[in-house]
Amino acid sequence: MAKKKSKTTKASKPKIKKPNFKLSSQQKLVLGSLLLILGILMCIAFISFFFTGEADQSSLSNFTSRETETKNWLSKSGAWLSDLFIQRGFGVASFIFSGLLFISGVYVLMDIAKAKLRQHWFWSILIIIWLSVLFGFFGSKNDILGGTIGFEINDFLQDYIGKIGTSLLLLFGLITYLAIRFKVTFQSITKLFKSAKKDINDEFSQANEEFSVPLDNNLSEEAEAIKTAFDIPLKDKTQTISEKKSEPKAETPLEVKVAEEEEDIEIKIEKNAEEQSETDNLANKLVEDFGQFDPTLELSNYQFPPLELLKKYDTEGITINQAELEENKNKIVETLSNYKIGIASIKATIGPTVTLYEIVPEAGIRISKIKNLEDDIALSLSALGIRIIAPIPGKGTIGIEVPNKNSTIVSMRSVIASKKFQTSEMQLPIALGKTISNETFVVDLAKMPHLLMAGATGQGKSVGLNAVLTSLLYKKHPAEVKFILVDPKKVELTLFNKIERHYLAKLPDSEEAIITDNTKVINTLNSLCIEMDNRYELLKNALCRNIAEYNVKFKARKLNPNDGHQFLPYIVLVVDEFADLIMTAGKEVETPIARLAQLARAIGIHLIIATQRPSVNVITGIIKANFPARIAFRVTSKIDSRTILDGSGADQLIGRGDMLYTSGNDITRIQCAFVDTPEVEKITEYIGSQKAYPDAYQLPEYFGEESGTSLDIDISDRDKLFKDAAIVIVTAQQGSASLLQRKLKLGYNRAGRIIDQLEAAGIVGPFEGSKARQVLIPDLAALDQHIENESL
Ligand SMILES: Nc1ncnc2c1ncn2[C@@H]1O[C@H](COP(=O)(O)OP(=O)(O)OP(=O)(O)O)[C@@H](O)[C@H]1O
Repeated sequence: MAKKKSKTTKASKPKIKKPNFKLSSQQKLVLGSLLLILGILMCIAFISFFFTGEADQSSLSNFTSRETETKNWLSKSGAWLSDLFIQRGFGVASFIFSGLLFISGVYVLMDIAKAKLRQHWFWSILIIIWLSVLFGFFGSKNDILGGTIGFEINDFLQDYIGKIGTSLLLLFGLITYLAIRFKVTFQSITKLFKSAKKDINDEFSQANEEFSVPLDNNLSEEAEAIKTAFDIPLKDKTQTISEKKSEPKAETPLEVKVAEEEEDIEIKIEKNAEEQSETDNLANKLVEDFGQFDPTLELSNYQFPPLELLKKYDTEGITINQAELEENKNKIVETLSNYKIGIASIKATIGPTVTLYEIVPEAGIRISKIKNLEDDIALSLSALGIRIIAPIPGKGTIGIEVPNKNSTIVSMRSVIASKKFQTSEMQLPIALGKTISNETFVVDLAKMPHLLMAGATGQGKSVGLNAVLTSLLYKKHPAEVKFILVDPKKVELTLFNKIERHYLAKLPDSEEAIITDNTKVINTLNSLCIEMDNRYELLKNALCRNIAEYNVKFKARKLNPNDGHQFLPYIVLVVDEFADLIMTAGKEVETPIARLAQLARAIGIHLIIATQRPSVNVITGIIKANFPARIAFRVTSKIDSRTILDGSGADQLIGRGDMLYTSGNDITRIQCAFVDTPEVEKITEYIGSQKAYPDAYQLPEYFGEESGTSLDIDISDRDKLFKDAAIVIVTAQQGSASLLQRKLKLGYNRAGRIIDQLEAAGIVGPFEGSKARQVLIPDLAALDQHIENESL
């Protein structure tokens, strides 16, 4: 049975407690009423200031003395407060402060969302400043209106932009406020004007209509007199009205009118706030109270390794050897002309190890002709590692890559320090090295999603693997990524032992985190498959399509840890010497690897497999099909190159980190970044010396066929919590160790042992892969009976 990792409980219980600012209901009552009263008192003091302010002016200087008399209705404090806010502050606009205090009191008392209150404060303070400047502008004689602040701001503004500028600035402030706060737009204003105009017109015509009825029918003498006086206009209007009234009956005008009205009608789109589900509300509240979930919290003081740990090389930086360039160019032109191939133009791009000569052949030359001359050109240039790219994809040229006489080392430091890597937003960024045009080459392992690496011995595979791991160590927090390292050679990856409790994942109860034994590899791969199934289950329950979405949702506290949800780190499985593994374990390794390669991309498990022998019995069709991203260091034969790259080229490389990278389509030549063993040692030591998790990341337990559990556990050896555990399991009708871990607060191993004892006692069924075990006892009464029978 897939037992849950002990991390489940760790993740849900962050050790550092956040200060809790939540108020009890009583505290809310006290604070709310205090704010209400303060608001009212402030308002009283301010009103009183208008009557008593002048009289109190003199007493303010002696404010602290008890003898001093003030007229303010709130005595000394009132006089002082209103002088501070109105006279020396914002003038009349200060009344808004009292309003704000009052509203805050109401909010606290009624426990209304704090976010709204914050908004009120923000906008009100802006209004206060705007009003004080406005009053300062118009009432510069009376400093109570705008207060000292309003006066001073006005003074300042008028010195620089004059009266007109200040008034326009005020107008701009008003427009900005209305636009942002009330979503006022130019269209809505014009519409308002239009409808107002229409209303006035309607009212006016209605009034006329009322008049026109008696005028047209029984004309009294008075009316007759009025009619005579206003004959023309009244008649006109009556006519228009009666025309208008008859319009709906007449067909043509009706059509016209409808058309006119249609033009006027604007569609008002009302944006409905999206309905929030109950969980959303709860999540929002949790996020508001505690902030987003931070997976790095447990190691919040973790420091990423500094750049200084990586070595700087003197031979870095490309030096242009003009004579060499000229010589190579001449040789290329000469060789091609020997075969009657004319060149229209030639251009050189100097990379760290090779220089690319881009040739535009003369019209009418067949590309295949140049391609066939690869060996001849290599011979005439007397250089190893010439590669001809005909044509260069995306360009109308032919490329000839010629190794430089003095190659430069691409240091890990330079690629890690590059802007491209530092600012990359990728999920698992890897700085592989530099391209031929000397650009740092950064790829996302999460997108690859698995990587196959091949190369003959001594060509730079181990350095390449170290470069991949170093990139991830420089970019990802221990909470975000975990490595499973398989190293049959037992020497290449041992340095990473030091970061076991930070970055490595291992099987429970295994001593070494770095796997060197082939049988353990099989267990680990199968365990990884269980982890994959578990993760898919979590994703399914969370309605997420991939790990990134899932983690975002978990961070937003929309997933409940009590339902088994937890922050999921990426898992990167690195296998050095895959050929050795396939030779010794064959199908047993191939099947889980193929399964993982096919399915694991969405749930954040990525595989990096390196092999010396890229032959077809090692890199089988099924593996190849699922590893679109491949790196080829120098290989010894064209056939090997074909196996790994589906094309030649890798046999033409010059070694020492010279490699070809493909992610399915085009092939890029890259000089792999060089990271030496002492550098890796320094980095792992730096990380290893910091506070770590109590243990390496625990993978689910996997029991191989031969490693069945012994079921004859002695009753007297049972755990003290055996009975409690049985009750938990029978009540929940779910035979899972993680349930025991949660309910009884047990460690992973102990919960696992108890489950074994429950199986031996016939309470739960046998291990069923990723599913929970079956519970064989239906209820608590049957459990009591069962245990009693057992002890007889
Ligand atoms: N990117 C590089 N830049 C410069 N030199 C390199 C680079 N990569 C490897 N080398 C040189 O090649 C040597 C062998 O590299 P590496 O140990 O990575 O080979 P390998 O392919 O892992 O060999 P094996 O399969 O035998 O372990 C290194 O010690 C180093 O001197």
